[in-house]
Amino acid sequence: MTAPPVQARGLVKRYGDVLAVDDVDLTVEAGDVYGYLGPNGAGKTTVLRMLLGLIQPTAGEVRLFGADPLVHGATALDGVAGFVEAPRFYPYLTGRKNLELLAALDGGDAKARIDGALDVVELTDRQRHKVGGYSHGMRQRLGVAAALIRNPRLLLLDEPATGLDPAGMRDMRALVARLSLSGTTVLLSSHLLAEVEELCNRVAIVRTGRIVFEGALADLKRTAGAEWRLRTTDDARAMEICRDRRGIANVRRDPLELRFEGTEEAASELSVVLVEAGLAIRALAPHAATLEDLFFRLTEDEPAAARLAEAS
Ligand SMILES: Nc1ncnc2c1ncn2[C@@H]1O[C@H](COP(=O)(O)OP(=O)(O)OP(=O)(O)O)[C@@H](O)[C@H]1O
Repeated sequence: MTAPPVQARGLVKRYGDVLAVDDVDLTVEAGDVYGYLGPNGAGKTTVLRMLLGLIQPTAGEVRLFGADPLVHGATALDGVAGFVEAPRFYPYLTGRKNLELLAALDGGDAKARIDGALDVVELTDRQRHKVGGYSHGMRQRLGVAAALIRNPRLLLLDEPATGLDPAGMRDMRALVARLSLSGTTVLLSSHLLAEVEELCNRVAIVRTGRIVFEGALADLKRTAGAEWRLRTTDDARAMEICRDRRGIANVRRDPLELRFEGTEEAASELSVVLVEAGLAIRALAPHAATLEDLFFRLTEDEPAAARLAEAS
C-alpha cells in the first residue's frame, strides 16, 4: 500500500506563550482537494511550514508519501511542491525568466515543463512581461506554475486566493480544479469559506491552532442540525412545552413563530406532545444553517465547536 500524500500526527508548535498549533492530526489521501480552513491567526501557515519541513514542530511528526520532510526537506522530496505565504519572484525579470531560474535550481527536466506550466496557469501570453507589472492574481498563478515545473503529485498552497478579486478567485478555483482532475493532490489553506466550498472534498476547520471539525463539508452540514420554525394555535403554551423537552435547545419566540434547535427526532416527538396538549400545528419546518453560519459558530463559539466535534 502506498503511503498517503500527507500524514501528520500530534503536531504542536509553540512560540513562547503562544500555542500556534495544538495537537493537529491530518491525513490527506491521494486525489483529495483538502481545505485547511480557519480565521486569521488560527495557525494555518504554521502547519504548512511544518509540512514543508521549513520549521521544526515542538512535538509530533509529519510524513509526506511516507517520508519525513525534516530529514529531506519537502522540496527535495519527489513529487512535493508548493508555497507558503505569497510566492516570491524577481520583479524586474519576466515571468518566464523567473521560472527558468527556478528550473535551473531544480535541475532534471523542470525546464522542459515551463511551457506546459505557463499554459496550465494561463500565463503564456504574458510570459515575456516583467513580474513587477503582474497583478496579484497573476503572481499567485505564477507561484502555482513554479510549483508545477517540479511535476508534483502533491501541491501545498497557502491562501492561494487571498487578496484576489472575484475574477482572480474564480480563475484560481478553476486552476486548482484542473490540477485535481489531472491527478494532483492539493492541500490548500484558506480563511474564505466560499473558496473551499465548491473546490474541496474534505476540510479541516481550525480555531486557535486546534481542529474543531474534520471531514466532508456535506457531513458538516448534516452534523450541525437545523434550527426549527414552529407555528401553532397557541405559541405561548407551545413555548412552555418546548422549554421542558429534552433534545430541544435555544427556544426563542418571534412575533410570528417559535424557533429552536434540535434533531429531527426531537422535533417529531414534540409535534406529538403539542397535539396531545390540544394545540394544532400550523407549521413545523427545519431551516438549514448556511455553511457561513457553521463556520462562524465553529470558529467563534466554543460550546458549539465542542458539540460539533463530539458529534462528528
Ligand atoms: N515566527 C513566529 N514567532 C512568534 N509567533 C508566531 C510566529 N509565527 C506565527 N506566530 C503566531 O502563531 C499564531 C498562528 O499564526 P499563523 O500565521 O500560522 O496563522 P494563520 O492561520 O496562517 O493566519 P494568517 O492567515 O493571518 O497568516 C499567531 O498567533 C501568530 O502570531
